[in-house]
Amino acid sequence: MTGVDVTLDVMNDDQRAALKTKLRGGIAEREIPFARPDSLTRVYAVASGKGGVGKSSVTVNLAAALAQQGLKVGVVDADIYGFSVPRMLGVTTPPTQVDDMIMPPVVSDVKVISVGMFVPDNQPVVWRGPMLHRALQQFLADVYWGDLDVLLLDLPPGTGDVAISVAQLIPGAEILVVTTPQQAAAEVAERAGTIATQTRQRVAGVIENMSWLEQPDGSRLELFGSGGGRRVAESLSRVVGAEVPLLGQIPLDVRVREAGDVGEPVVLSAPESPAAVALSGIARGLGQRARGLAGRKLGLTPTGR
Ligand SMILES: Nc1ncnc2c1ncn2[C@@H]1O[C@H](COP(=O)(O)OP(=O)(O)OP(=O)(O)O)[C@@H](O)[C@H]1O
Repeated sequence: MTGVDVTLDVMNDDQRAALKTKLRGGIAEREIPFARPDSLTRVYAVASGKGGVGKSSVTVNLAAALAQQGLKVGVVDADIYGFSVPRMLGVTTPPTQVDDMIMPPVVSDVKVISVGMFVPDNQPVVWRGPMLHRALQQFLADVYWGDLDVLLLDLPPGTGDVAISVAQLIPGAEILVVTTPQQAAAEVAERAGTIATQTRQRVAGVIENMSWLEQPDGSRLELFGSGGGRRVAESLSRVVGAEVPLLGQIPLDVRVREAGDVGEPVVLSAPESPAAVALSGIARGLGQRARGLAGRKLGLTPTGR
């Protein structure tokens, strides 16, 4: 032999899938149903810049309100380090295993899965990127979700590994950005939303939380300033080149916190409270878009004549 020609090329999707199946001992990887081009489930990844702005509270209340409107709803608590969704929704039963599928607990007609259900006694989760990705993949592929109208993902605050994993696993997931009215929070929220330009995801809108505290005389005390939500919506509209609406403003209300602590979302425990009314209004807007084909990629390829 006098020479060898080696041609290096990039594997295509089929070749990559075949290699993965081979490495997994002939067992094909389970598909994420929400990533299929014909999936009608609307997936919203709820993101925030700073922690503590109420992202999880917004997620569970939107989920409960959407379910109350008759939609089939699931929640993935992807806030791996700061999981709080099970407590806020009042989940008391663990997931059950049926063969190799995980059946999620259902509360207030919402199917829920969280890393908090798999770690004993409030242990901290010390995982790095690849493990987070794998956990998220299992939550999406191995959990039996059934036919959902809406899936909400509660992301960790910031622009970390999980947000990138969501974009890779469900490219069609849309981003909902939660911020407070405060300038500093809004600037960080903008960064969290801007990730959409890199991941080519759609930003469905901005939700301003903790907008004001209603005083006994009916006046509004703007504890965290004002205008953050609008500012984030305007600047994201510029950055992504499409209109990003401010979907709603949720006032501060002690009942939101109390409801979260006892595990019954405020939209169910005090539906007439101004915060619950605002949250239900946002959910109605999102619910109306569920299952619509507007703005969706249909997986159609135009053919030449
Ligand atoms: N509109 C509101 N009125 C009163 N309290 C609120 C409101 N929104 C959220 N809270 C309270 O603020 C705290 C932080 O909220 P939450 O845990 O939802 O924030 P988060 O952004 O998900 O936090 P993290 O980033 O740490 O996950 C909680 O105690 C919650 O009950």
